[in-house]
Amino acid sequence: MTNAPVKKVPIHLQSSQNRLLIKNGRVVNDDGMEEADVYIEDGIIKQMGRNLIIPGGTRVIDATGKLVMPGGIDPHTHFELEMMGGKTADDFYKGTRAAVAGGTTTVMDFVLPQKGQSLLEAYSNWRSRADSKVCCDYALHVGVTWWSPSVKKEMEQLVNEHGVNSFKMFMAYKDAWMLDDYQLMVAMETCLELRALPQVHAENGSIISRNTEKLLAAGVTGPEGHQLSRDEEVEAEAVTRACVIANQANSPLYIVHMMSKSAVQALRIARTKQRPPVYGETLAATIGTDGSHYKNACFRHAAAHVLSPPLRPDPSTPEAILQALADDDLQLIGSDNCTFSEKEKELGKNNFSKIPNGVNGVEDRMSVLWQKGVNSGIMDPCRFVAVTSANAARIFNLWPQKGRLAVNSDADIVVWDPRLERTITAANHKQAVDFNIFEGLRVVGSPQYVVVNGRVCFDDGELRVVEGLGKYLKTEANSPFVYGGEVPSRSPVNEAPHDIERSTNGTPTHGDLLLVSKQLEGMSVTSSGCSTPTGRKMREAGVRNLQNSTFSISKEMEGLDTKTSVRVRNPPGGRSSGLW
Ligand SMILES: NC(=O)NCCC(=O)O
Ligand SMILES: [Zn+2]
Ligand SMILES: [Zn+2]
Repeated sequence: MTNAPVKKVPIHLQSSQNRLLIKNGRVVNDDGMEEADVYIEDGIIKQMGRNLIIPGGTRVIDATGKLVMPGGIDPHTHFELEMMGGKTADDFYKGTRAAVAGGTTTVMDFVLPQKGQSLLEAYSNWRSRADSKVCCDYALHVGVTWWSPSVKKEMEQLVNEHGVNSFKMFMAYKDAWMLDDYQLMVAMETCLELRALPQVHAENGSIISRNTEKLLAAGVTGPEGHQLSRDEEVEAEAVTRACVIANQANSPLYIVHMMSKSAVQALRIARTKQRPPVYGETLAATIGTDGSHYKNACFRHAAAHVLSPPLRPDPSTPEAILQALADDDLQLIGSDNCTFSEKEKELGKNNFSKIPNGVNGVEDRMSVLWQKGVNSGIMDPCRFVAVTSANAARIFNLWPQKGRLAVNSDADIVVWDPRLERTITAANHKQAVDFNIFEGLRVVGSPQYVVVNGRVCFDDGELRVVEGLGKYLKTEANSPFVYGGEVPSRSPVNEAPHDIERSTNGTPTHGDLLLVSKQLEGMSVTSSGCSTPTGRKMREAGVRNLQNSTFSISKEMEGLDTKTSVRVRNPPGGRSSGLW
């Protein structure tokens, strides 16, 4: 990336506050907890342990009774997104500011090109919007919202030159961003070639479209129609289809914003059998609220909850999703922060399908999960770190720079007070939007300090972010977590595909199946392998290496079984036709 504005950090911010000691806290990583002090210099963790030797003049934060955790990584935000005729209220400044207030120190936003728009151009636009505004580090996923050979080329460039290692494809938003199954498969194959990670928005866009027509025709125009047009089955079908397509493409897969028990069940089944892996992300919205709000008599209230896939009316959904996060059926929790003001939501006043999709969450994601998941005993603090930070770092190849507290990791740190109580409300949230879907939720457990690249940006309740302090993170392809080890081939199409050459004159040729019969005696063939019963007989006849070995059909093989066959790789020389 060349034409993004160069970020200037004022001189007075460059040298002060470059040394920090977080003392007496309990460090929590995804794989364990330890009593340790954390010493930071110039944005990097330099020492960890007790009784550290620290230079004078270092600022000390006393974390007695507190947990010291890796800053959150929100893998799913939409800042300054124009969508469905609206523009999100949170821009990169307000959005990342709110993120920091909530304990998130890295966000991953989505570049979403218009149909036909160059992916590179869209990426550049996003960079120039974000670079000068972000208060914490950020990375970008890029949407593949249409398909052509030029898109493939641009994906290559984005991976190789711009540090993008994930691409989102839509199975919904028909006539806008939706790809068909062929395009999905080619896009996934391209991701595999580039060792990038394909992501999908899994909902059946055609069914949604038809259901919408029927609902509107029946006079259902309000926000409740949004949920009715796309029930759990519509999400689960797309999850299964996406997994099958990924399996056929032999690619890994990441399913964003999983919102229902049925979808998670579909993922669970795929995960047991699918290699390369499939990952699932859910949202703070799913565990912190529910689909009953679509029936609210107030349009503003109901419309504020409209996102896709929708919140579910099944009241057992939040707990089931939390359990899935705890059990590693789901690996991450994001916010899908995509906030539209009341005015923007009113674009769909008379037609639910025109309500801009999206809700808040970037600020409250961590506290909502702590309250619902940790305080309830469903998950422990280590799993909390895994799903809010470490797993995202691993999957998107930011590990262990991000997502881990260790010497040499970035000093993106949350000092978490597990006893701090507050009630979430739009009246005092930091986000730009005028509604909060978690309104009135009392949470016990919130950040007391948030350190972004070594700087205390949330200081005992006071927000001290610096606009433009964050940097763009290049995410390298070939994440070891996703692509570690060989990518096994599972689809028969991917297993050494070859044409079968067929002879026209009767001479056996590459790929022919030879019946072992008397007539073949003395013939020299090269086998490319054979079925198990054949193999046994061949071995009995003294053929040791059935793969790629050249051998003569011998007397011992004759007549053993006329159904036994050998696939010929090289045609036997010197044999006349007419034998077959
Ligand atoms: N999820 C949602 O409703 N809005 C944001 C766009 C998307 O992620 O599909
Ligand atoms: Zn989506
Ligand atoms: Zn989204």
